[in-house]
Amino acid sequence: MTVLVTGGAGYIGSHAALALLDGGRDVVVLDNLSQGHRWAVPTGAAFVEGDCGDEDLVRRVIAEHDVTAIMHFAGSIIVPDSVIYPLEYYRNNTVNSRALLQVAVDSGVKHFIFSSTAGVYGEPKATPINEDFALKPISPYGTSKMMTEKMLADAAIAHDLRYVALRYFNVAGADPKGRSGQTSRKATHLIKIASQAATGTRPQMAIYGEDYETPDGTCIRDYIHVSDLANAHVLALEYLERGGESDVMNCGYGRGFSVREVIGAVKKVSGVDFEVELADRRPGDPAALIAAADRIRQKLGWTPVHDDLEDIVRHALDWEQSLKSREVSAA
Ligand SMILES: NC(=O)c1ccc[n+]([C@@H]2O[C@H](COP(=O)([O-])OP(=O)(O)OC[C@H]3O[C@@H](n4cnc5c(N)ncnc54)[C@H](O)[C@@H]3O)[C@@H](O)[C@H]2O)c1
Ligand SMILES: O=c1ccn([C@@H]2O[C@H](COP(=O)(O)OP(=O)(O)O[C@H]3O[C@H](CO)[C@H](O)[C@H](O)[C@H]3O)[C@@H](O)[C@H]2O)c(=O)[nH]1
Repeated sequence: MTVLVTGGAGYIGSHAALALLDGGRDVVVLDNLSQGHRWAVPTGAAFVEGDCGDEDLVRRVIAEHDVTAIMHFAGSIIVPDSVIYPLEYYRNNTVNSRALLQVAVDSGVKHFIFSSTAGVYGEPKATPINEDFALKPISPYGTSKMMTEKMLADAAIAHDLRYVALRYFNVAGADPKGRSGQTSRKATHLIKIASQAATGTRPQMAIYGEDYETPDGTCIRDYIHVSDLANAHVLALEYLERGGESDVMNCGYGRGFSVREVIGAVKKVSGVDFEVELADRRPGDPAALIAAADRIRQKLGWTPVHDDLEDIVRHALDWEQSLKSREVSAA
């Protein structure tokens, strides 16, 4: 009875592995370390270095570890890169997911939890966004995730497999106990970048556009603490284990903060007045993305405990500081 966590050496997967281990589950992490780090795999989890699209390897891992459920985090995640390298994104996010799903079905794994994204909605017609909105992704990244959702839906009809696809809004923060956090080599996420500016890892940062139709002109997003998100995965697994139907669920708190509000919170919590420039809009940024977050609360009984912007920021800052000392000690 082991959970296979693909991408468990990365940001969200390592937090999910921690949540599973904290709940007394056995975990095996499969990660090719293209972005993740061996040290990010939580103590107590078994680790296999390899590709989730390698069917023979995954078949062996499932058999050797008696895997009964899969949480699939492995993937390529940078939206602008997906525009430049679309075929690479379809290979890693769609083709490799197909391979993983094939082995899951062949091996009799019945429960599958998938990392999807609010990016599947594209430019939504209104906000908050509920799960029944049309899927109209505007990037290859969003399309690659939508295609995997479709494969899951079809496979779940044809085979003895049930799934939950979790559509994450803006994931941020770090494990409150300091055991993991966001370490991506190519940081693009706002709270990560602002935390780097506050801790001196980068000299300044920019706001991408101040002329949106929002109260302060900057974009609004629904920031969700990574540990609340990790717990949602554990609850989704329990839901499937007690016979829950396959479903898709938004993961957000149902409220939003503007870029300016986020930067203000990072300055307040850190006590550092770092330099912020004004830059042009970043292509493809919708003005506001807020989740309708009722379904996940109702169906999974999910009750977030870190729904506080300053909490999210504090944990992100603590992690950024700890990364600096890690680099110093590694030098
Ligand atoms: N971070 C976000 O805000 C966000 C938002 C929505 C959805 N997601 C999704 O959540 C998942 C995890 O994202 P993250 O932020 O933790 O990213 P991450 O880059 O930190 O983690 C991804 C991990 O997957 C591994 N990986 C990539 N391709 C692989 C492959 N073919 N085989 C094995 N391992 C592979 C990487 O080495 C890395 O450790 C992704 O699927 C991403 O699309 C993330
Ligand atoms: O240095 C920065 C970084 C970001 N931003 C702004 O901050 C907001 C949030 O940007 P992020 O890059 O942190 O996040 P996105 O909303 O672009 O995208 C993230 O959330 C999406 C869902 O909302 C998808 O899940 C996607 O995979 C994930 O990267 C945007 O308005 C962006 O323009 C800045 O102003 N300056």
